[in-house]
Amino acid sequence: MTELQKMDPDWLVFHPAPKLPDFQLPKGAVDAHCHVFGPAAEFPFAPERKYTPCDAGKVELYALRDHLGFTRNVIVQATCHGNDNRAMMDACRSGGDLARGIASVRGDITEAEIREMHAAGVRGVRFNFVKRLVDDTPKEVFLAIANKIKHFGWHIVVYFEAQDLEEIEPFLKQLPTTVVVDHMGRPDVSKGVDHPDFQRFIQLMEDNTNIWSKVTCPERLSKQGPPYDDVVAYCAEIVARFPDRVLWGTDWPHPNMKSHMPDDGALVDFIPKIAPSKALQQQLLVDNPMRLYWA
Ligand SMILES: O=C(O)/C=C(\CC(=O)C(=O)O)C(=O)O
Repeated sequence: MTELQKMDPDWLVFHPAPKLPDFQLPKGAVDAHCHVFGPAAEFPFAPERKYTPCDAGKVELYALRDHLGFTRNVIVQATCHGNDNRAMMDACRSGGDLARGIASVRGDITEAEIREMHAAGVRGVRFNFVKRLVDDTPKEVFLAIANKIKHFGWHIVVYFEAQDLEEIEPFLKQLPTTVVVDHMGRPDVSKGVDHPDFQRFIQLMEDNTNIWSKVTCPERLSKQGPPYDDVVAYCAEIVARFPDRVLWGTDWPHPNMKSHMPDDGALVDFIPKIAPSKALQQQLLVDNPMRLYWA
């Protein structure tokens, strides 16, 4: 890592030795939300990034996959790499048919570039609205991208915070593809499942059958910390209502965690609390991601 790309002084590095999960994942389980960072010497971080992480490349990611008992990964482009998707695409190529990717792209992306990404395993783009992570992108630019990628059967992953949902909702409803919302739209879990903010999100999914949710990141949403019991009701509610439109992932290597670094094995043990039956676990971890990313 060059001096210029030295990790932030308060950066928390991923867990060095996660426990073996007590929960046994179903055969063929997909970690449908994870990232790679660099390594920076090979894949430098983007100049416009808002944070500089530790290196966390494909070698460590695939070792974690095998340790936890996952079969497949969906690698989501992290904002520290901007629109430079090389690290993510390289990891996807190395993963072969066991990896898929979600890219961040410019408005002027060409069809040839989309084809090249598709060949590497990319199946969607991410639109990020979280202000601490990215500079604002005009909605027209996002819509132009959406109209280009839809011909490839790709979908759109959106990341926003609960307080911004009302403003973004009309835009989400215009999107012409399947739309996957990261981390349930980041509810404030001190407010309760019945709070109008979370109910707005549920209603959005109720009214728009193309909208899916990742029931991810209890470690990010929790106010209490491990074992994240204050997040269970939120995830469980979404899984119970929309069992065929939910995904789960580790979020390894857990960018921008400040309170603590989760044990990825303990995160896997969270799954049966939010998807209590074998049938729900099979949908969440295998059937849904296979339909969206490997069909
Ligand atoms: O890992 C996540 O999904 C969440 C992130 C980081 C992120 O999305 C990114 O850098 O692209 C966050 O809340 O800081």
